[in-house]
Amino acid sequence: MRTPWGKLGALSRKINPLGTSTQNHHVTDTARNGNSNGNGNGLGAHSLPAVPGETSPGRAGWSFRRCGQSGSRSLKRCGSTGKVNGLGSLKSGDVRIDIGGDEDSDLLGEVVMTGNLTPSSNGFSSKLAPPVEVSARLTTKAFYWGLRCLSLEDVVAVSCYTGSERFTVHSYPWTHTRWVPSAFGKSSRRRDDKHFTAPSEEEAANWANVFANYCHVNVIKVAPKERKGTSVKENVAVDVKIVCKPGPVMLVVVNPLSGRGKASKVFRIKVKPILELAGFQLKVVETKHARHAQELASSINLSECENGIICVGGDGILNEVLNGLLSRDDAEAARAIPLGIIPAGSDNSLIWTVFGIRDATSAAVAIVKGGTVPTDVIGVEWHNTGAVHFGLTVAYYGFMSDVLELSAKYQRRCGPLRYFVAGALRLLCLSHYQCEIHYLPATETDLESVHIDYADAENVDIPAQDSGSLDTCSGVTMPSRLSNDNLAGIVEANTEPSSYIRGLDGKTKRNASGRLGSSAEDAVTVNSASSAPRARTRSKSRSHSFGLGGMVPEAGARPAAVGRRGSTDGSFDNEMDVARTRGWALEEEDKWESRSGTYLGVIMCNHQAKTVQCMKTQSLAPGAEHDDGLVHLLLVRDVGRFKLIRFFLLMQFGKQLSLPFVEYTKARAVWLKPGAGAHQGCGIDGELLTLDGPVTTRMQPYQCKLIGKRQRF
Ligand SMILES: Nc1ncnc2c1ncn2[C@@H]1O[C@H](COP(=O)(O)OP(=O)(O)OP(=O)(O)O)[C@@H](O)[C@H]1O
Repeated sequence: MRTPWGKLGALSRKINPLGTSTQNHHVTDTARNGNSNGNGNGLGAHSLPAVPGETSPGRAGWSFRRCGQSGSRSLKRCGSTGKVNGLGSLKSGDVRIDIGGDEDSDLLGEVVMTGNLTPSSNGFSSKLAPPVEVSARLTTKAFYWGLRCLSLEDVVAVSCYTGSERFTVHSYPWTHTRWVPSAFGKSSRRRDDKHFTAPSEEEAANWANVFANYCHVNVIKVAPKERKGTSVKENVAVDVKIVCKPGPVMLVVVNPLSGRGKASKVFRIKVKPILELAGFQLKVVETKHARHAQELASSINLSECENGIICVGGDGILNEVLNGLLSRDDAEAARAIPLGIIPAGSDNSLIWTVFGIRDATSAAVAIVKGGTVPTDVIGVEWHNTGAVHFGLTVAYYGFMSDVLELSAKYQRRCGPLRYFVAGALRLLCLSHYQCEIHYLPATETDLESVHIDYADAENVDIPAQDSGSLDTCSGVTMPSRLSNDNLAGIVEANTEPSSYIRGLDGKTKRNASGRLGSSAEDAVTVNSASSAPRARTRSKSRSHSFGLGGMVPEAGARPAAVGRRGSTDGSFDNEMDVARTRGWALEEEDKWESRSGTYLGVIMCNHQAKTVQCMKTQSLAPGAEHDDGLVHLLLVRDVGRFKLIRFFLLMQFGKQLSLPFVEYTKARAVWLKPGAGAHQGCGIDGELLTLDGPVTTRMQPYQCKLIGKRQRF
């Protein structure tokens, strides 16, 4: 990995330590654009001889500062007398190197404190290597001492001790097992405590106060010990107040049965210590039964989890919490609650795909470091009941839901491998899944706005521990394609009281009955303005409304009323007729496309849907993003078990969309109805539900917030 350190190191060698050397050495773009946010492994620090403390522990250090209006940054040599924001104290003999970074450069951050510290890595005394004082500095990006550095992204907390000049920096840097090639081994975070002694108690307190701007500071009270050769007066603690913000208040929901049934242990041993170290105030609840988390989220006092709800388990437990929150009467306030995920389940597709995290320790550190990522929410609406079930990952019908259903039998015996076992068994006796599908493809405008939104979002600096409302959260805008009147009906329909979960009682989990033994020839019908095998009149097309994306309620129409639907036979056309009689008009009247026949899978993804158990390259919908506002629809035709195996094999490399029997579309809404007597199971984020009639899947006009940031290794 290329870092700016090499350049800076080379540059600094040209400098006369006495400060008489040339000034304003410009560094190339390569150095300027480098990212030195440090990954906690001291990367590049060895090539930074600009810190003289490491070779001669004197009283001088180098500090980096951004030069006022010019936006450039400069390297300066300064006194190290523990100045907080002490840039003004730089001496006349300072060496200034203008490295010409721009304001957006992510180089070294601005120096907030410099000083001298005595580090000792394994406690406060070391007989083998007596501690040596080195110069240290804290910038807005990292903490440097001697030759070493720690990215503030890895620092979880600082502990300081009353009446002492010592303090400890607790960090969780990424570590990689050296002998394992990086392509195979996975990096993980491991705890690394660094102990320091400042020249005085006051200076130690100053360091703690400055660190408090970036992480939690634990103040540990210790009785002042009498030191040999010092007077009692000298031992009196200096009264410097350490100010630290109170930690966030969070609810933790643990599914003890997730994955291999070790979620409670994972939380207790790996996660809780990190969160407590970081000052979190936790209320921990272990689920007692299925739907417990949903009940809890739907009834909890939001002040008990105002800073977030952390779900320890798989995607299923998060899905329960999401549905509980969105079923509340105060759903608008509830959906502003950020959701954290600790992966302890079988799959944990969401956190792996969105954050690139798959271990509990990294997830806990990501939660501590804060920030939120807005993520689309898909809603699957049952037409018969008006119930809506929400999801964040993927909704599917066909082979995958059949496997999900069977896998429940093997949860205890096989843990995360149960999907493979159930999949193999289902492959041996492959079913055929007859269904009717209508979908509204994304328009050019949708795709363009996705691109623009996404590009904008990349430039957004997510504030740490932001718990404001979605509307005020930077980077969270109601997608333009959803914010217009077109979706007024959807918005209103989705604010219906807890009718969303009407379909989610015990019955919904019952086994689906009936299989189709025959494999009907696929019948593909495309309803488009140009080619319409199923000829539709304009008015007929207009009847294809029913709260689907792209429809406009006529003045006075109440979309929620349309939600109380129910057509005579549940067919797409008849349901749209019902909607038409209720005064709905269609904008995208000729744009719906239709398919019917037997399929092995109808898969609707909210993001790439990577699977933890599989290879890193695996992806269900490679082009999808978690915030693009589109349903990524995959239709896998009924082509037999061998081609299905091929589909899963190619999926490991994200190449399955090239298969001729796979149809991939970016859609705004998908209407699905299983055939009479066909399998009725449907999976949403690993939760098994029963269809019993047509459902519509579409993006919700709001997003939910996931706590964390995408990891950079
Ligand atoms: N105490 C409990 N007893 C029985 N079932 C539970 C309990 N708590 C939660 N559940 C149910 O367990 C199901 C699966 O939970 P979860 O998703 O956390 O684990 P997983 O299935 O191992 O992981 P993944 O969904 O990532 O594959 C959820 O649908 C939830 O309803």
